[in-house]
Amino acid sequence: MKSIAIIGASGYTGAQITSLINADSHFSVQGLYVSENSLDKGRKLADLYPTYSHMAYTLSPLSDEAKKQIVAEADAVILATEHSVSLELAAWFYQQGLAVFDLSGAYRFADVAQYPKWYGFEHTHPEVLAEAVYGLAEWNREKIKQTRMIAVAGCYPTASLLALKPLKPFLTSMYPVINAVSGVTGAGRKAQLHTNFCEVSLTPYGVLGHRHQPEIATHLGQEVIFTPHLGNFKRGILATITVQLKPGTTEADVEKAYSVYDSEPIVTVKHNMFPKVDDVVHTPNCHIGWKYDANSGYLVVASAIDNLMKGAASQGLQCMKIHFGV
Ligand SMILES: NC(=O)C1=CN([C@@H]2O[C@H](COP(=O)(O)OP(=O)(O)OC[C@H]3O[C@@H](n4cnc5c(N)ncnc54)[C@H](OP(=O)(O)O)[C@@H]3O)[C@@H](O)[C@H]2O)C=CC1
Ligand SMILES: CC(=O)N[C@@H](CCC(=O)OP(=O)(O)O)C(=O)O
Repeated sequence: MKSIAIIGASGYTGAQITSLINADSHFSVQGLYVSENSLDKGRKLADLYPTYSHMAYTLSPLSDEAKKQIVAEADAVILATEHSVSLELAAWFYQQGLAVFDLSGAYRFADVAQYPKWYGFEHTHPEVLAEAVYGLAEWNREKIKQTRMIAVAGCYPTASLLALKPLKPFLTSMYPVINAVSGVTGAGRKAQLHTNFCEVSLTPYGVLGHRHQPEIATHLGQEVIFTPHLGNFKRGILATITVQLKPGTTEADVEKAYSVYDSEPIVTVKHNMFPKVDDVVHTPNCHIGWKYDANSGYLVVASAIDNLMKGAASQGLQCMKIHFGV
């Protein structure tokens, strides 16, 4: 059984992955951690999230002492922390010999030049970044097995890339256009005005400037137009993507391309039927639906996931299982 420390465990993705690890016989929880000055240190996770009343874990401050204990006792750490926090913690734990599963974006680009532009910091650990593998589980299994530094894919990129990657041989120079809507948990648990109940109303944001645009483009190998929207629901992402395919591409070609998921239990693909967010929330699943007009060459594909599950926690667990071979 592998022992796992969860850092940022009081947040939405941290609490979610704690519940998944708690329920998995291959893993045990070494400890749950928050920042040293956290208002939640010493509190029980179940006091923050009564839905987890079956778990007795307490949130500990991530002191230097706690870090040493993690190194002595754990096989891996999950970082459910913001990008700049993960940047430093991932490098430190990696250098101590632990496997690191980072839910943030701090290690998702191989190119250090991307970080100042999209994350507002210089990447201070290029040597660890060089070891990092993108944790899009269905597409990167072999590499996830081979490295101890896994940058779990982002939420919108997971929904978008699972829909688009099978189509790569048929894409033209025209950019796929991705319109995606996320539930409010995508913005994390901390209080912010724009995620207040009274403020939330369906609207685009980050237009032509969201950090997930280059993440999708990098891991697809093709530029895209990406427009995220904030929806007035708690969990889930629906990405609806319009793309023009190469002249001569047939419906059978598309069918065959998506058959890559026939052996993947988590990804379900339907032709002429479209997914609903409610069918995937609280599950690790991705539901994809597509329709193609061979005359115009236009294909519309929609992809639904739970942002906290396949978009973060359950994909993190999937990567852990691949890495540890369980
Ligand atoms: N929400 C989502 O749908 C998704 C989120 N992600 C990524 O996952 C990460 C976590 O996101 P989310 O769960 O939403 O964030 P939250 O804001 O909900 O939680 C952040 C957690 O980090 C803790 N924390 C903050 N600073 C430190 C520190 N210095 N040391 C240890 N713990 C710290 C917080 O506790 P405290 O401040 O009390 O210490 C809290 O437990 C982010 O990088 C995010 O981008 C990825 C995919 C989807
Ligand atoms: C609704 C909302 O605000 N969503 C977040 C994306 C979720 C997230 O935390 O992004 P990562 O997957 O890159 O970690 C945003 O747009 O920044």
